[in-house]
Amino acid sequence: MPTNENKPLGAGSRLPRPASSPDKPPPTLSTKRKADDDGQSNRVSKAPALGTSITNRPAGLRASRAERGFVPTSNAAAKKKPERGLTIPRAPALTKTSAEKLASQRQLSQTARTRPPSVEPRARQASGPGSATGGSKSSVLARAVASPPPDAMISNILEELKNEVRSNRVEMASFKAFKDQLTVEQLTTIRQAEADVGKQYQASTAELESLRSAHSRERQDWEIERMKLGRELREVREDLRVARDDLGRERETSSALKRAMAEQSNHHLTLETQVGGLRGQAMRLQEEIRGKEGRIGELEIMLEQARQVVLDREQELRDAEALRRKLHNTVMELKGNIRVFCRVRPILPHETENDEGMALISFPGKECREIVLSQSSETATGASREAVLPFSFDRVFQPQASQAQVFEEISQLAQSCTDGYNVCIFGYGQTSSGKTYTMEGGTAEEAQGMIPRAVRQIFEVTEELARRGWKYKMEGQFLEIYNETINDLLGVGELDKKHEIKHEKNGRTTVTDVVIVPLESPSQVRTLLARAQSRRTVHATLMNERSSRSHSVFTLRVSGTNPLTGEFCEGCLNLVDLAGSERLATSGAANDKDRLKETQAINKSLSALGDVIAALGEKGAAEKAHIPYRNSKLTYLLQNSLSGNSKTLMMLNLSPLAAHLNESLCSLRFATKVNNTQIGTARKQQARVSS
Ligand SMILES: Nc1ncnc2c1ncn2[C@@H]1O[C@H](COP(=O)(O)OP(=O)(O)OP(=O)(O)O)[C@@H](O)[C@H]1O
Repeated sequence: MPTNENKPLGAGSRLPRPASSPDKPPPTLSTKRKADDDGQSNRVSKAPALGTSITNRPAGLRASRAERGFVPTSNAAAKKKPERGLTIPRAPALTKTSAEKLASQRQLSQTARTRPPSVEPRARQASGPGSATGGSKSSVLARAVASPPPDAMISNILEELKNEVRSNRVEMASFKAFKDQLTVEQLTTIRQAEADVGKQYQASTAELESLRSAHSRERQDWEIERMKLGRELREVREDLRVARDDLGRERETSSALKRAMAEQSNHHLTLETQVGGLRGQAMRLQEEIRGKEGRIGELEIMLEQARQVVLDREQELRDAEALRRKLHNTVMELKGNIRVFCRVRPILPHETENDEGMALISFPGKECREIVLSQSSETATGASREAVLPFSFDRVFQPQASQAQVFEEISQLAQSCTDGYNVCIFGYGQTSSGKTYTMEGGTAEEAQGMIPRAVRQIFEVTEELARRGWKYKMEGQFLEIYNETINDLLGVGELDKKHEIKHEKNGRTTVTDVVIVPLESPSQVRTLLARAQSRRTVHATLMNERSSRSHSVFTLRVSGTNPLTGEFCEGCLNLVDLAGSERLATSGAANDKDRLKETQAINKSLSALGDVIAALGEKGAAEKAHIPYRNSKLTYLLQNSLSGNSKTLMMLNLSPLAAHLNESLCSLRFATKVNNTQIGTARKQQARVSS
């Protein structure tokens, strides 16, 4: 272990060192420096002396600045651009010249040799820590520069510097004590050294200040930069947030688009499947159409053939129609041109209430041609006698027979009208026997009488015949014969017009100044019947509350042409509702002058009708026999419909009441007379249409 005396003062130590041994003079500072300069010039810079130590500091500082990203600069560059980074001022060089330094050091060496041994440990102590302090301070500064300069570090540096100052002060105190023992020369050297130390201290302080200001500037720069970076960071964060929001929205949009695309894709697939199906269906349909087109071609050929067949059939039908008419007429002739139907009406509700007795009427046989009345009477001896009175007609209808069933038997006659024949249907019978009901009927469809049914059937037949080329025209008139006076039931105004009956050479009967209504439809007849009903003379009698006191004659004239065959025909249908045929005593008209006159007129005309029919029956035997048509307006009006040129039907209506039995018997006898009459052969009113 070297003793304190042998130990050199230490390179770079600011303290004078004693000689290493008593016999060997200790190397002076200059010697030491010289030795250093000779071989270890680099060691000068590494000496731990304060000045040298500070001189070495910039290298460390520059390295730290470089590490922190500052542009490495030399000392000169650092001096030129102090604003670019932490500027560490160079340690101030000792102002003393080298010669003076050497002299001072030599002086110190000499002084050291005279220094009391007690000083050495202190000096060494001062040298050691001073040397360490010098290196520590450098590294501290280097660290301070290398890393961000926190205030704690600066405080540490300050603390270290203060410590150094304190140790220097302690050293200075020991030097002072030591100085008192030194010679003047040594004192001078010491003072010089002190001045150097002071200068170094000032330089250190200046350097520290410089460091502080540099640090402050750098800190400001850092602060500005930090604020700038903070601002940029906030902007970047804001941008990032906006970008994230945008990204979120874009993601939502993207996912929505993906969903929509998936749906569209599914829809597309479905549509493609449907399109595929439809294409297949279209192909099948086209195939089917081709097949059907072929079938249509076949059908068209068949249709053409069928048309030809239809034409042939139509011709056959026309021939058959002509034959039918001929046969129909033959049948009608065989049946007789005047036929008689008998109809017994049902008992009415009010008659049941009054407990009016029913006449004994029976309808034997299945052919519905027989009617038998039973009449009981007393003989002169007072014995009871039962008379059975059978009558036979072309058709007998029982009380329950409907209007449709009655018309079924009449329809052939109505059709004869369209074939060009004159037809006359008249209802005969006593008051309230059901003549008006049979001819006109009630308002209900099923209660419609012969007139509306006949008109409807004629319309149907003409429509059917129109398909075979016939064109028909129909017109109607409705007259009343009251007290031997003709009234126009379709006319307007009062019933006081005079009308004359005229028979034309062509077989047509006309009445002057009567309204003739063209008939366009069957429903029109209903209106005509209602209009006529309101003008018909009706008065209350004992037997029928609404008894018709006049004869009504509805005439339907039908004319048809067939341009295909050149045929023309004209027929006339007379539907006559005769007034009641009761006798004066039973009708109660004997006490009433007007009623009496009416009844006499009615009976006269009915009697004239019987006479005409009887005369027509006799005409067969005597060709030139006189027919008393002019004996009444009724027979004169119906002349052409009662003569041999027409087909006539008498509908005998009977009351079922026992009280009307005698009147019923009178009617039955009259009808039997008519039924037994042959009035010749009907002739068709037809001609060829001259083209
Ligand atoms: N077949 C029948 N079914 C139901 N009711 C009937 C039938 N025939 C007639 N009647 C009714 O009997 C009553 C008398 O009939 P209607 O007026 O037709 O007799 P009429 O012979 O015309 O009498 P008049 O000669 O006095 O005019 C009417 O109320 C009518 O409705």
